[in-house]
Parts: sequence; structure tokens; C-alpha cells
Amino acid sequence: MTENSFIPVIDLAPARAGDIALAGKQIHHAFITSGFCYVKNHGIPDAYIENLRRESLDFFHLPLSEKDQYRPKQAVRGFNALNRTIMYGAERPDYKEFFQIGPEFPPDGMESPPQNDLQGPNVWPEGRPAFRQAFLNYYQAAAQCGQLLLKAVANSLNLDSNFFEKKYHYPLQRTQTIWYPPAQMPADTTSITYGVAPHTDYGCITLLWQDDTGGLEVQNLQNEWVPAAPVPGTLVINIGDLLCRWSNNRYRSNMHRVLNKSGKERFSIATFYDPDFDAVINPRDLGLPEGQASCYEPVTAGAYIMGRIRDSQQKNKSKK
Ligand SMILES: O=C(O)CCC(=O)C(=O)O
Ligand SMILES: [Fe+2]
Repeated sequence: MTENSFIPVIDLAPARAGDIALAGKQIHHAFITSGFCYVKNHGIPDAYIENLRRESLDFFHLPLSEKDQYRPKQAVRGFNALNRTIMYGAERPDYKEFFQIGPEFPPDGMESPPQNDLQGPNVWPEGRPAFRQAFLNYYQAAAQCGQLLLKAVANSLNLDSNFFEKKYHYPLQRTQTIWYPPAQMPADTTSITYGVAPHTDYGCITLLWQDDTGGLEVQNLQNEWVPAAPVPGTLVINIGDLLCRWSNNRYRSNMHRVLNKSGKERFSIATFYDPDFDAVINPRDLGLPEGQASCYEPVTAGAYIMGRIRDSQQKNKSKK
């Protein structure tokens, strides 16, 4: 199989014009095979990407002491420094910094406290209104693209095209700008310094913009690592463990990793576009093929994602 058919490029232009069927068919093929595809004509304006890239790099290039004022107080919002995230099962922390935002809660003008651990106010660097605006513009455009992709996913599973809308009233969308400094080999060179160690994503669907540096790799059907090389004008889309579970394992949540061997910095923007905290994830609702039993009990999206986050924190603690 060529890499191209393993991670196909899907044109979203017809879907954006209202014809979802072709995208549905292509997504079905991609998600039962690699769990990955590229999408072009995704609807996120180039200017939004460029503005967020420029604003984020300006921020990441600041001294650590300045960036660290914006470290998360809750819900991983804000600036996360180098060496502070470690993937489950990994030897050493990921060699990346990232800045994360999520849905603003409580919404402007409301006083109520956050109702769960994934909610909370965003953290914004002081004196950088253009950073905030660029982030919010991208965040909203990524949500629109996420909604369109989920229509295609619904079509791909022969569901009503609005199936996921009912599960996405206040989605758990997390958008991160990620900075991979030029990698340095650790003194102990027996283990590799990953930008992101091998992992699967926790949630339903991930939308990733990557610059032209390269370094993202995906496992093929022989469990070998193959590059998901940058394709100009596209996003990389992959599914996570929650959609795999929801689809009763028909769709593949595939292992991937980042190895920045370029000797240069790398920049990417990841959006984890996940359902409402309270959305019930029940494989039976996605229509089980004839004769297939459900492999999983229903679970809420929030409980599942929080459980995965807690699990990884505990495993990492017990490693130390
Ligand atoms: O930066 C990338 O290319 C991928 C990042 C990723 O896989 C993640 O953050 O889950
Ligand atoms: Fe990932």
C-alpha cells in the first residue's frame, strides 16, 4: 500500500457546498484503515493560521520566566513549559512547549463556577491582544471544520448527518499551539528525545495544522512508523480512543509520535474536538453491524477523558 492511500487527502470543498456523501465514503475508508487523513479546502483561512503561528512563536521565543507567569491554574489552560508533560509509558517528558485554550466558562457576564474539571477561564498573556484574537479566530474556525468533519463521519456510519450536533452543544474543544525547539540529544543517548512520545489521542477527533518541518509519524498496518509528511494547504485529521470506542472498534485510533530531527524549531496547532462533558457515548447509538455485540458499556465523554488524564498522571507519578 502506498503512503498516499494509507493517509489519503480528502477534498472538503463538496462537503462545504452541502454534498457530504463523497467525503463520508472517503472518511470511512481512511478511518477503518489508518485512522488518519489529510483534508484540503478545510475552511480555516490561511490568514488565521499565519496570524496564530506568528503570535505564538513570538510568545514561545520569550524568556521562560516571562512565559511561566501564564502556567495553568486549572484545566491545563495557558502555558505548559518544556519537560512538564510526559506521555503514558514514556521514558522522558515530551520535548515541546504548548499553550492551550478551551471553551470560555462561565460565559461572559455569568457568575457560576465551573461545573467540571475541564471547564474554567482561559489564561491570556498580558499586553498581547493580537495573540488572544488570533487564537480565538482560529479556535472558532477549527470548530466549524470539526462540525463539518463530524457530519461526514455521521454519513460514513449511515447515521443522520446531525447525529453529532446533539452531542456537541458545549463541546470539550481544546486547541493548543505547540512549539518544538530544535531537539537536543540528552547526555544519556540510549533513549530518544521525542517531541511527542508514541500515543493515541483520548477523544473523538483531532485536527492538526503542521508547518513544513516534518516529524509527525504514524504506525502503518505492519506497526512500522511512516511519516505523515506536511502537505501544504491541508490539515491532518485523526480519530482518538473515544470515537474508536463509540464505533465499537470499527474506526482505528492509531499510534503516532513526533520526532523533530530537523535541527530546527517545529510548530503545530492541535485541536481536540470532543463532545459535551455529559454526552453519553454508547456504541449501540452508532448502529452496530448485524450480529455484532457492543464491546463497551456507555460512558460520558467527560468521565472518560478525565479518567484518561488522571490515569496518565498517576502512571507518570509512579514512574518517578
Ligand atoms: O504536533 C504534532 O504534529 C502532533 C501532536 C500530537 O499528536 C498531540 O499533541 O496529540
Ligand atoms: Fe496526538
